[in-house]
Amino acid sequence: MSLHLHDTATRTMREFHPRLAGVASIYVCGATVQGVPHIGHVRGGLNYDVLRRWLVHNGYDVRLVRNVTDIDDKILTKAADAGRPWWEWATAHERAFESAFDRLGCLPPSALPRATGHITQMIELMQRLIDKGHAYAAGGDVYFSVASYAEHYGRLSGQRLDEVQQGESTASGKRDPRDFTLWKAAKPGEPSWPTPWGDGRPGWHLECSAMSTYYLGSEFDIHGGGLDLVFPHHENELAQSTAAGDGFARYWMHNAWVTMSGEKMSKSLGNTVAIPAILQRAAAPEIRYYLVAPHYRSTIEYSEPALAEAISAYRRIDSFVNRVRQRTGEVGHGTVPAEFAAAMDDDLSTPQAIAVVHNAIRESNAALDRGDDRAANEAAASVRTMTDILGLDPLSEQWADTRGADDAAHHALSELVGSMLQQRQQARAERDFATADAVRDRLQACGIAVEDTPDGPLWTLKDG
Ligand SMILES: Nc1ncnc2c1ncn2[C@@H]1O[C@H](COP(=O)(O)OP(=O)(O)OP(=O)(O)O)[C@@H](O)[C@H]1O
Ligand SMILES: [Zn+2]
Repeated sequence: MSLHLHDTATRTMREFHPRLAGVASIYVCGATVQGVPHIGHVRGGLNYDVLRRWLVHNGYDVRLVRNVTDIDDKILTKAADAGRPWWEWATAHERAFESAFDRLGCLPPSALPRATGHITQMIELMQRLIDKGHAYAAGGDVYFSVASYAEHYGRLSGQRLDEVQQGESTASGKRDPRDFTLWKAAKPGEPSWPTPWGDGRPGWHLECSAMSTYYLGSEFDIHGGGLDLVFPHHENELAQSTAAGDGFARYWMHNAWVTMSGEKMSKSLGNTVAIPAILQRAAAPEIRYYLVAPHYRSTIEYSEPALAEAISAYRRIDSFVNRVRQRTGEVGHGTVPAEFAAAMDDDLSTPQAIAVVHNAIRESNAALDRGDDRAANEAAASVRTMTDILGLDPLSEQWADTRGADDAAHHALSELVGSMLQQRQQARAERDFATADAVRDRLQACGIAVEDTPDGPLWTLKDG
């Protein structure tokens, strides 16, 4: 079997044939960097990272572009509410997203383009659309004319033309309620960039068309994003790019949502589990396991028991690999069983793929029990390779780095604070309270609180 992917545009499973032999180009819609990421935000990034790793394992040269929407109404409003410049707000939250992706073991994208850095490409695309009669300027805005492309519009989402109504009404000079905004005229006090049609800022849909084709070419392989993006975002991207004459995406993939109480996890609803908060409760690979073990097209309804189950399932893999390493020496990389490959080729069926991992662990544990170290080591090597494809290899450098650094730093801190507290105890015993207080003040200044208890002094890191 070869790789088959579910294509949203045709609603069928299609065999993957790249445009260029041996190369796979992927564009993923990234975040609007308006706040701290939650687990729903990263689900897509993790899924496309698994896709990328599977393609790389199969010998592809993968180019994966994930964008950053760094200008948007929500960014402007939130920055203004916080009294901060919009660009600082966007930059801070871009960092929060990238740090989340790094911590969760996503390979860095081949390019991470920001919308504000690609205005030239957006102007060029609008010009092509205007020249072909698919777009018009009105009062400083630029709109895409849906009627001019009626026979193709709706082919991704199945949206019927007579049901489409987008954005504001026609007050602004828009000719038809179905038309969508490519470019927004500048408003006083808001950031803007010059264009032949006046100063303004980009509409969201335009950004992704301009950035994807700039990096990946006028036709590329896979376009991915969350299910909420099918309409209008991806329908509009497809319309404007193909109307301009680009081949655009050949396969469309959409990951399902993370929900809470049955509703999409979303900042506006307030039902979110933020990445920094969940990282306090579970290790990064455990969270990754929780988010990649279910099939990407099924909903993950967040629940504590499901998270706990994922944590213990991941720990079984982790402790198995470490147990084999202790017993039999270094564990390298091994072969991928045919069932694992078949599952991954079947639209990235991670639940089946992970079942193969757990079966291999059971068999290998049996080998360990009967003293067949060689069989156990081979099985563990195979488990490492399979889990590496899912970004979950317990022995991967990516976890060792953070874990090792954290452990080493914690150890060093404990030693240093411990010796300072001993000095303080000594000073107190000698009734040298000035020195004792100076030590405590020094620790305090470093963000370390000291509490005296009947069992001796206890130290903690102060919040913030
Ligand atoms: N709950 C979720 N489950 C899965 N994917 C999600 C979820 N929320 C957002 N996404 C995806 O994250 C990516 C970035 O989305 P975006 O920044 O537009 O967030 P959003 O949908 O406005 O969410 P929020 O309202 O929480 O900020 C998109 O691909 C989107 O589909
Ligand atoms: Zn997009």
